[in-house]
Amino acid sequence: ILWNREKETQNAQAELDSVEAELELVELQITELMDKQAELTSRRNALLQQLEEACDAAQSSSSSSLKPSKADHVMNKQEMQRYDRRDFPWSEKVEQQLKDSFNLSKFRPLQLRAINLTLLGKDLFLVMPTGRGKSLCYQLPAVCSTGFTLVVTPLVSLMEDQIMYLKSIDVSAAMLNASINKESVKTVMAGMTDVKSPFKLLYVTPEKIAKSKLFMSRLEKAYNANLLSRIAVDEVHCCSQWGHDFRPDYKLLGILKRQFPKVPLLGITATATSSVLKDCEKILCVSQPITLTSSFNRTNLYYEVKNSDNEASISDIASLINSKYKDQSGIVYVFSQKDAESVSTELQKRDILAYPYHANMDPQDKSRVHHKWTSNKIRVVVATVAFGMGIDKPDVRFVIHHTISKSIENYYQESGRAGRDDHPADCIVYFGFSDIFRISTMVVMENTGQQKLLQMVDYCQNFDRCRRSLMAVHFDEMWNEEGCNQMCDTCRHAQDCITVDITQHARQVVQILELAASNNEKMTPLKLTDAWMGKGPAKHRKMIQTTTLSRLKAEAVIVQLLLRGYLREDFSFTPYTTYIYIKLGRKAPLLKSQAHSLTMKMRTTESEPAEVSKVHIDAPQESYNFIIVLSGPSR
Ligand SMILES: Nc1ncnc2c1ncn2[C@@H]1O[C@H](COP(=O)(O)OP(=O)(O)OP(=O)(O)O)[C@@H](O)[C@H]1O
Repeated sequence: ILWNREKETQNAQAELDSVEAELELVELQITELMDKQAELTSRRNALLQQLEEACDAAQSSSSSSLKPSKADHVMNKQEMQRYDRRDFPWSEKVEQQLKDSFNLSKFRPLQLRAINLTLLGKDLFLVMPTGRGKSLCYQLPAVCSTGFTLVVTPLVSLMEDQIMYLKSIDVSAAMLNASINKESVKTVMAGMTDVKSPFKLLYVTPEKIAKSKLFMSRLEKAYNANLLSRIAVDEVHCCSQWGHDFRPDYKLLGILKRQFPKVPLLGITATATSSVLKDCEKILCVSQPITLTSSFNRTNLYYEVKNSDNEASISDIASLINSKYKDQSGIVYVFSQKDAESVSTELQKRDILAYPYHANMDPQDKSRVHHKWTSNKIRVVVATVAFGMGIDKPDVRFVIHHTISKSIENYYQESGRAGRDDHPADCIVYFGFSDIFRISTMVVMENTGQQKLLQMVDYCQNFDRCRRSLMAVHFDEMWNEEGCNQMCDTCRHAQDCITVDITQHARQVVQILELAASNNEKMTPLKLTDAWMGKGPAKHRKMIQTTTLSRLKAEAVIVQLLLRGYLREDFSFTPYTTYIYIKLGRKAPLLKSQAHSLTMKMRTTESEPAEVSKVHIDAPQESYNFIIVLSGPSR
């Protein structure tokens, strides 16, 4: 009897374990479905809003009487179009200054609307892609208003460029920053309260507002004398920690609206998601500003992703520059200062006049490189992200990323320096497996660094969807399928892609990681790939399944598993460096269920097309006859 009871208990325990394991799987499946539900719900809401706008538009065009206005900040398209009119009291002057002072013949999309709204005294956020002419939206109102416009700019070099440009078109402007001598500071401070307004624009760094009481008191005097006509906050996303370029001094700019509530504020940026803007709204103390967002879509830019393979990538980049982009101007973005030096040397060896540019160079060297490039004395700048704000060269025909950017926002901004003259230009990014982890260690301290990096990786690895549509999702923009016009590699080569069942591959990877964990081994991304491919030094020998995939595709599968939560990165810090290991992700247990399957899109064109097709047709063979290595030194 006792023996029977014991057996019963064992059976019950075994069944309980199995039920619990199954329950865990079901819970994971529910989580996955709920994620999908959230994604679909948000898509449905966006579509409903689009339909509602379309209905509003149809109604107001079929009715002769004007609909009562909703609150300004939720104006629909029709209501917004009122601000494109040219019969405001200032319209004649605005048109005249556009031509006479700025030498421009017509407005670009949204410029006139922004100018009218700010001249009406509304608070405004203007989100416009880089190079589309945001500056005009505060410079032109400045020359049409009495007093001066205060412009907050994050970089001294940016304000110097602006002042140089304004001087060249005879618009008076001044600046205050740490490099200005005492005498000039005195003159500028006096000018702020001079009714004759010796300058129409005053550029300052955010530090000036945060730290100089003297400056704030002059500003107050100017405000009381009705001479502070407008406040423009350039690169407004710098206010928010959720943006890609947070600057602590921007956090203190709320004082401006609190002290000078009657002065309209114009916040401008090239890239800000709606949540970043909401945050900026709070920080700047503006209540319900109108947000004007112009389409992020730069129709003249061709977006492409290529696989990176260090040496080969440099040769590939060099041959592109020497053939397709012969005698044309461009930028090669790299990950680090060291890369800037080495890649430019490699390009020089291949007869390309390329100069490095990075944050650690002397300011004179930086401006020498910038100047030589702007005046076409050198064709290529090999730069880190330090070569950024304020780059306004119209004829940049290519922006090549030797290494992926740390986020889609960064990529959009950096690649957006191409084709500002509206002529065709190429934006190419080289995507390499190891680069993901190089950048991962750099962004690990940032709140959403990892998440943003994985979005960028998804942009590179996604052969399913138009590159622009992936950016559109990121910028909360409704995407219209016709918006790309085959101006990205996925749309142009859609037929070169096949769907591959990677379920068995995923199980093999999970098996290796489980085995490693049971041996207390940590797997770096490189070790994991090596182990899966049957390479590496021997320590513990076990029979596991190795892969028949090429290295490139094995890496692609691992990346896919990371993106979809079957694997995850795990960080380990030492005083000198950060190590990354790959561990099982929260969805890994789903692979235990035989019913669970996973597919991904792979390109057939790049290398070994036959092999990819084979993967598609046959499931990978169950090859247990390999002895492979799970460990070596863990770092
Ligand atoms: N209406 C227009 N017609 C033609 N060119 C224009 C017009 N408005 C602006 N531009 C030109 O476009 C270029 C980019 O303008 P601007 O520097 O204001 O861009 P931006 O949007 O501020 O870019 P960034 O995000 O890099 O600061 C400038 O050379 C400017 O003269």
